[in-house]
Amino acid sequence: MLQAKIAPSMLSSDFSCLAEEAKRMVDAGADYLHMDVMDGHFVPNLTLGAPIVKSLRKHTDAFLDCHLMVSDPAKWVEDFAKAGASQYVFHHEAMENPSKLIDTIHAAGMRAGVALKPGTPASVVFEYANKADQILVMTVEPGFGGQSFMMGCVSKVKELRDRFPQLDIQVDGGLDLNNIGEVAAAGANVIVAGTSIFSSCYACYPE
Ligand SMILES: O=C(CO)[C@H](O)[C@H](O)COP(=O)(O)O
Repeated sequence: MLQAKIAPSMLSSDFSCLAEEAKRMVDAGADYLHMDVMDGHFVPNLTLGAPIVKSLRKHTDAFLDCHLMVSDPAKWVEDFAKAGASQYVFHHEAMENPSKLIDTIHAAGMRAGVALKPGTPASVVFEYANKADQILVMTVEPGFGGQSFMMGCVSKVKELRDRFPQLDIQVDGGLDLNNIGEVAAAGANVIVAGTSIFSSCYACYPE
């Protein structure tokens, strides 16, 4: 089994002190900082963009794992590369030619990842997964933190791990101590957790 990396989702942090929140997560052992980028169109929520990543980059050397839940992911590659993003993860469902976008992301100096909504089968990435650095299997419908984990998505992790033994497979959504064992056993090696990590670190969890 591959050693799992932990990626706290900064969506669950207190945005008014993002740099301190990031430091707190890194000091607690975070491997990545997961940045949820939502455009209010691909998903029904609006969060952050490249200017926030750029500001945070001035305060941390951490691996900034940017998950683009946006309708036009090709449009923002350069901005995120300039902002200091380490990895650029876009949705298969948003692209007609995902393979080409992987090349563009690599040329911009970032790692490239491809995300799948719960309803999208793993087989859609089989053709080009070897070019990607990571496949992200969403275990909630993208758009909001704090949702319940969808156990039905775990079989996709196993399917991908069986075909691509060396690939990073990330899971995101509703992860906590009740289900992390299950996804790790299926082959996930990058675990995103928002609500569970941040709520356990606050005496009083912010809204
Ligand atoms: O991508 C996301 C939402 O679309 C978040 O990263 C994800 O939901 C993590 O938060 P939680 O652990 O609270 O589910």
